[in-house]
Amino acid sequence: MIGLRGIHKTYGKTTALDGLELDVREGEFFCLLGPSGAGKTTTLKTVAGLERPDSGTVLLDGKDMAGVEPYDRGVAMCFESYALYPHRSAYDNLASPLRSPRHRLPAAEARERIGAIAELLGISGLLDRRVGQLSNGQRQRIALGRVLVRPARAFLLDEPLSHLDAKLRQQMRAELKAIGAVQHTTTLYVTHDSVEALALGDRIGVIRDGRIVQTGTREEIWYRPCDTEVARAFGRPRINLLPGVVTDDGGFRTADGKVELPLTAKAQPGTDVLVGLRPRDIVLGGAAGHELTGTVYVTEVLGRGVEVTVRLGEQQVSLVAPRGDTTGLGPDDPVRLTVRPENLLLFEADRPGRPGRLIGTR
Ligand SMILES: Nc1ncnc2c1ncn2[C@@H]1O[C@H](COP(=O)(O)OP(=O)(O)OP(=O)(O)O)[C@@H](O)[C@H]1O
Repeated sequence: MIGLRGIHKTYGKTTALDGLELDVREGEFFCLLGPSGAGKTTTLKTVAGLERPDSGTVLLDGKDMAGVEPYDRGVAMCFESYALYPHRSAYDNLASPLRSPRHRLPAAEARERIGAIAELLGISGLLDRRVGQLSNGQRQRIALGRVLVRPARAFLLDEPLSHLDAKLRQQMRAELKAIGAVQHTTTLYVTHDSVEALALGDRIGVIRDGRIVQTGTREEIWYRPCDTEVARAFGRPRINLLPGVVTDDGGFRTADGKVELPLTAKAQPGTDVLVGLRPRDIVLGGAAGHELTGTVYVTEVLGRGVEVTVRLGEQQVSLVAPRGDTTGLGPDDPVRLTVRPENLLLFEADRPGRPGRLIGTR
């Protein structure tokens, strides 16, 4: 539905988009995830027609959008900086897109639409207030409402929940996908928050330095991250990445030999590698899987679980265990850990400016 082909965009000496390729399918909720400056906003503006690419093609429903003005593209974009009318009421701000000749709706129908969206976004009580008097979080919800009230063939949402407090953000995240308009409309949603991307995205595209480095479902991105940087972006506590080498029989060993894993790496013996172990995949004790032995370094309560950092020779790993399993555990206590072979990820070692790519095992 939305297709970006080889998009380049520079601002002076800064390259914002560097041959970006992206496909968002009809009706899909697609999350574009990346750090600040990766090119997320520029991508949205390019789709909306607010920025013209230096080269490359923007397709909407298969049609080349070159020369098509933003208001003729039929997409609705919500900016992180709200672009609202501060002196007008929240209701007027929501209603104004429906008054444009393009979307004009009968007054009763407009009222009904606005009422329904306001209800879902929890802003019904604010409709008579002037936007200038509202908090940032309230304004952000009005801005989101302003986008969702109007019929569009795609919604482009730029960090629409970023100014909400944690509790409200979590609640809105859950509700956003239940909104009928969102369910039925292709949505390209920008965020730098991997939890949000995992929660919302039917598919996720990871953007870095103006390029998409990986696209996939949350399972694909979680279980087969294309490189160490994508692996680090998802999951808290962060994935453990243990440096070592591929042994003669294709296994893994750390430099001090304190960690040995019988893998069958698809790499030459002697290759510098990183083994990725997610903290929730390492089990204290446990019966099945590869064994690791070490000593407790530190424990920290994380709400429902306990994060235990374990020294394995010169290296250390973090794991998250149910609180009951860590009772009485203290610094320097010996522990045995297990990790199931299918939960091991193997990467090339990182090089300056180039995160190690997933190697895989046989
Ligand atoms: N109008 C502009 N003039 C000059 N440089 C710009 C302009 N817009 C974006 N850039 C630069 O292009 C790059 C990509 O910016 P963009 O806003 O798309 O990133 P982003 O991923 O949305 O980041 P953030 O999460 O911080 O908004 C950045 O280096 C940014 O400084």
